[in-house]
Amino acid sequence: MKIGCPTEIKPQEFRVGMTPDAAREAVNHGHTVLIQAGAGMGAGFTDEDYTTAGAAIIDTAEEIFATADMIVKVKEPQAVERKMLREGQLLFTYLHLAPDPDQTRDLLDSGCTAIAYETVTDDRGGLPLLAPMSEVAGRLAPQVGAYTLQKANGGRGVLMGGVPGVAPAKVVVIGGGVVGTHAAKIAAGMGADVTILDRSLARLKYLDDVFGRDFKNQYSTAGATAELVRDADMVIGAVLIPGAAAPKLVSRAQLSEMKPGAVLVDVAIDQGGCFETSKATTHADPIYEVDGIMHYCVANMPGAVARTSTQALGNATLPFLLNLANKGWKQACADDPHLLNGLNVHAGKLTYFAVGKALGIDVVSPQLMIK
Ligand SMILES: NC(=O)C1=CN([C@@H]2O[C@H](COP(=O)(O)OP(=O)(O)OC[C@H]3O[C@@H](n4cnc5c(N)ncnc54)[C@H](O)[C@@H]3O)[C@@H](O)[C@H]2O)C=CC1
Ligand SMILES: CC(=O)C(=O)O
Ligand SMILES: [Mg+2]
Repeated sequence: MKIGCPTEIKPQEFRVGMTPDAAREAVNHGHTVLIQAGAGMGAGFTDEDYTTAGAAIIDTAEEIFATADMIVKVKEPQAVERKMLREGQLLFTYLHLAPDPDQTRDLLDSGCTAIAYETVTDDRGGLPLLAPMSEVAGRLAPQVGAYTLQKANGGRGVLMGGVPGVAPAKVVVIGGGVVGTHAAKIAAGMGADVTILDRSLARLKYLDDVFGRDFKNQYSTAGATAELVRDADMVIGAVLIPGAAAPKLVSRAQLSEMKPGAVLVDVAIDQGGCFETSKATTHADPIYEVDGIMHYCVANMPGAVARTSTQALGNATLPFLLNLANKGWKQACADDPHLLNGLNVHAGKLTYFAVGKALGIDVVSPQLMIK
């Protein structure tokens, strides 16, 4: 199979879909790997690293999209990339379709087969291709939130760890999954007073057993959330209902009850965001203010630490990528129901129920697509 990996073109996105190590493994399995010139530079991989691994360097994205059987990326295809997708071509990348009707329509119109990293599952109830980037974004969230809390950036002027005699920042994390747990660990490590909310009692039990001394946890109700948010210096949004639009858990009206200069970091923004006032921002202009509350809502946070993120993502995607290339997507998905859960679009049909529900589009069962 011809596997193509174009340069990411989302603003300030420095990750790349395949590392030189991934390229080498695919070549060793007999595949042709086409890497766009300079695609790895932002993550610290040179064209020579790829040619040494056996890949071919191709000048333009147009050539890659025109010739590759499978396109491997990081971010959802941008409008110009969507125009280049073809019927029968396989796209393997993050998609986040529920909040993105334009992208969904373009993917359906293209006739391509699109497998979304974020909805591939594992047999422990996890999301193995989302998890590495959730670890990164979770660990980054208190770091960017602490910067935003600084006075010059519009924040309240509160230091995460306080100092002897002065209380630390109060950090509330909504959602105690991968993002939330990593965010809480780092915020607690910075010395903040951290509370994590989740609506899964099993998850709260786990957090209590493992991190009970590091941070508090509470069951997520509207009342508990409102009370904690009112008193917070920083709120980190980290909820997920897989594939679906994020539930709005803090309303605009609640902002006026918060402390002026408090910070909202909405990591869940790629699924539409869990604060009513969230709108996606970029690394070039990440922070904005609404009613005196600072918002950080970057939808590709891991791009800021592109080298770490590319390696972590590559480790997770490689076995799936090899299966797709070795067997073809139909057989690979027939053999692995967890990979089939990643199928969002095939030949003009939407195949992921939560996306269909969010966008009001009819869905065809993915099982029917592999018959
Ligand atoms: N902005 C960015 O750059 C990135 C964003 N993300 C996003 O972060 C979000 C979280 O991802 P993960 O932590 O991997 O998901 P996860 O599935 O590991 O955790 C989500 C948690 O939210 C909880 N939850 C659901 N509804 C809730 C509610 N009403 N109140 C409290 N908790 C609730 C669930 O019980 C679960 O524990 C996703 O939208 C993901 O796409 C992930 C990586 C990068
Ligand atoms: C998960 C995701 O959207 C990202 O890493 O950018
Ligand atoms: Mg994203």
